[in-house]
Amino acid sequence: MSLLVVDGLGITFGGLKAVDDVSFAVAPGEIVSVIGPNGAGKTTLFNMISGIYRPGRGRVSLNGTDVTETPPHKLAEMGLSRTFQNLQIFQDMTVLDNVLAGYHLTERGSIWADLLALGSMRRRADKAREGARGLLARVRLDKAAEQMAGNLSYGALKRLEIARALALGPKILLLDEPAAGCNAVESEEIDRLIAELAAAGIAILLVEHDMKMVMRISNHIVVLDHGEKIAEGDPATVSRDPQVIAAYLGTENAEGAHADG
Ligand SMILES: Nc1ncnc2c1ncn2[C@@H]1O[C@H](COP(=O)(O)OP(=O)(O)OP(=O)(O)O)[C@@H](O)[C@H]1O
Repeated sequence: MSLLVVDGLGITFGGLKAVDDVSFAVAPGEIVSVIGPNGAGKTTLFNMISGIYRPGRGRVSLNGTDVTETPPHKLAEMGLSRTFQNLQIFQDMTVLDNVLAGYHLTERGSIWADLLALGSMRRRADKAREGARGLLARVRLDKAAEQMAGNLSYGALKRLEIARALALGPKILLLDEPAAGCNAVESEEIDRLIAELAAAGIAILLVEHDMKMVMRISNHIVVLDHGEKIAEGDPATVSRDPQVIAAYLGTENAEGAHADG
């Protein structure tokens, strides 16, 4: 069964159909990428799925539950987590504390219990710390745990953002341009990390402009143009699709659309 089902999703901004009747599904362990030229509607689609925008039309379901219009923090508790195109890292906090910030989302509502039971709070803090260190190891940043995040390289910051998104143990991870601004070596590290997360059973939904990366790691690609889904399929099929090639022609991504990975 699909973990995430997007069914007929649409939104209009002042008469412009930014996303129009888009449907697709993502299964556990699957890497699905959403691609399309600038302004195609990718980020808007992400914002609707992750509860930031309220869709004008259509439904989103997670693990069989309708989650259309569910707020982001609730979605995070239900197993849907995301990263942002612009890094949301606290530069003047340590790497470890940045990951711990991801855990605090789940701590809401328990503060009174904590006041009555400091021992339990300490135990939970220790557990979160241990979990955060485990996540840092997973993204290969364990040795940098005590460093200020602001001292990290750009590629390392991108991995830190992924570690924080993993704090709540998501079933599906939405990654908005995880390789943007990375050099080739950093992109490959992100690549490897995404493949490892998928191999561990996490469903991945990716928006990425690095077409070589998309072609390399995706099981399935959804192509948007002017808000509409114009194609979907495996990387080989999509990169040969005349409508996809036409959508990219004349844009800076034209070369990427033909990437054979
Ligand atoms: N909050 C908003 N208000 C009005 N128009 C918006 C808003 N957000 C996006 N749009 C418009 O919706 C369309 C889709 O934008 P979106 O940012 O989703 O595209 P994208 O595919 O993510 O582009 P890019 O690759 O450049 O990030 C664009 O025409 C954009 O100008």
